[in-house]
Amino acid sequence: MVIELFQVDKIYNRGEPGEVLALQDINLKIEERSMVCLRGPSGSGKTTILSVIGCVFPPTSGSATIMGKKISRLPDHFLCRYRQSLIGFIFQNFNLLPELSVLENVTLPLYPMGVSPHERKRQAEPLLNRFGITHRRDFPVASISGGELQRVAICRALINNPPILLADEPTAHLDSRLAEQFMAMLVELKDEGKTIVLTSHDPRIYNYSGVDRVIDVVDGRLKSTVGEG
Ligand SMILES: Nc1ncnc2c1ncn2[C@@H]1O[C@H](COP(=O)(O)OP(=O)(O)OP(=O)(O)O)[C@@H](O)[C@H]1O
Repeated sequence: MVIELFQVDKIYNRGEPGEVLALQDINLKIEERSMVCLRGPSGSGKTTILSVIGCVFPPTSGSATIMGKKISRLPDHFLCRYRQSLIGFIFQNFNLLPELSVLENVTLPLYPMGVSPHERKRQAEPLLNRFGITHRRDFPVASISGGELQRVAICRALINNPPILLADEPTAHLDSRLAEQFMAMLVELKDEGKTIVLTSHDPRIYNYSGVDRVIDVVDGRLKSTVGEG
């Protein structure tokens, strides 16, 4: 298994006035080369599950094992290291920095790792080529089209060549053509060996043919699994 959560709970602001029990007893196993969609209403805990899988923070209790590495009890700097090598993130609305160029956006995850400008460019070039945005490399992201934006977001998630891609409500503001293109690119990446976890309450996503499992998240718990394999 690439991802294994066992009896995971997450409490935000523990012991403080704003305490929130966001996840309760999450048990989840995700196989390599699969695409899984977490589906549920706003506030149900989907992003929190992605954050635990994505080594953003450890669970409050329970265990999380990602690519065979138990990340649930790690100090922050180890968690960060695993996040950098194992995870590519595609954020809601893509979260790109509009004033920065396509190249700068794609290579952002390499900055904290101290990678030189030359090396950043070298790593980005094959991705920009593959996704057909080389001609936009030095353009500010604010000036490119919606289709190009999503390809920049995918390139940024791939820049560290991570085995796992996480996408939080990726198609929330995309028209149907772009949503379809986005999913087709993810399926291609799955077929190349990536494991992909998405959150969405968009039927265009959870009904998409390349999605292997849909898991319902309700009030911080996993409800049911469709097509569990
Ligand atoms: N940093 C935080 N501090 C305190 N509470 C939080 C924090 N992040 C999320 N929560 C709470 O945890 C619960 C789960 O939130 P989460 O963002 O995981 O849900 P979600 O299903 O992803 O929702 P959405 O679809 O709106 O993003 C909610 O009650 C939310 O208000």
